[in-house]
Amino acid sequence: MNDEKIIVPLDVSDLESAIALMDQLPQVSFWKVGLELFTSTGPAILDVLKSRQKRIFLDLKFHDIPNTVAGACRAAARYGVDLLTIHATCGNDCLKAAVEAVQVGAEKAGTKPPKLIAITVLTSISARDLAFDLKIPLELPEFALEMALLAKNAGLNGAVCSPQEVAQLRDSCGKDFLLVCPGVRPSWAEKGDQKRSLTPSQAFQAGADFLVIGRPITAAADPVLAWDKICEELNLG
Ligand SMILES: O=C(O)c1cc(=O)[nH]c(=O)n1[C@@H]1O[C@H](COP(=O)(O)O)[C@@H](O)[C@H]1O
Repeated sequence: MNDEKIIVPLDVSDLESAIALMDQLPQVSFWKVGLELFTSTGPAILDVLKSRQKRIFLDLKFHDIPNTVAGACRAAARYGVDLLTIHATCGNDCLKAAVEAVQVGAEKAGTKPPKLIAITVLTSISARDLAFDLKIPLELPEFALEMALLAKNAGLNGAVCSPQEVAQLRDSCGKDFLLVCPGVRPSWAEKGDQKRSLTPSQAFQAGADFLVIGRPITAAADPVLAWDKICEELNLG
């Protein structure tokens, strides 16, 4: 295992702040661009990351009807990013359309298709939220597993899940299904809005391929120290 398994989100509002964060943490090789930054900068941020030979997780969490999602996936696949997200709750037809669309979009652009991964249940949702607010009549781990299996059967490459469900998803989805875990918190970090977290070492031990760790690093008084501390706790080099 190495530190390329830790993805850091560029959860900032503009290009300048994103570049400042990248400059501050040159050791990070895998960055995530999410809704806030992509809405602000468009693909310009992807060009900056590519010029620095960074890996890119484009986390746009598509969720719409199949025709619309397929169009968005075709467009996003042109960027030559490594990972792209869609919500599993888009449904089977939409997931299948997305799988086809990333192939078509990438082929047209002459680039490698991104690995398409499905959000199962957001890590900010508690079991109580799922049952009482979203009215889902399944236990949360069971629903997360159903969403991962739906994505796998539709041909997606993997899923995003909380570290609390990753062991179960790994058992059921097999070793080749990519499992990316946000909602990761070292014992010394604030949980914030994350409701189903585990520590980085617990998440890897449970079977995660990649961890997404943001504020424990990016909002730390000394982000480099926080990054080093996490790598040290994981024995990464
Ligand atoms: O798709 C994601 O990356 C994601 C899915 C999810 O269920 N929960 C979740 O927190 N994320 C993202 O992971 C990152 C977590 O950031 P921190 O909570 O600051 O570590 C954010 O950029 C979220 O958008």
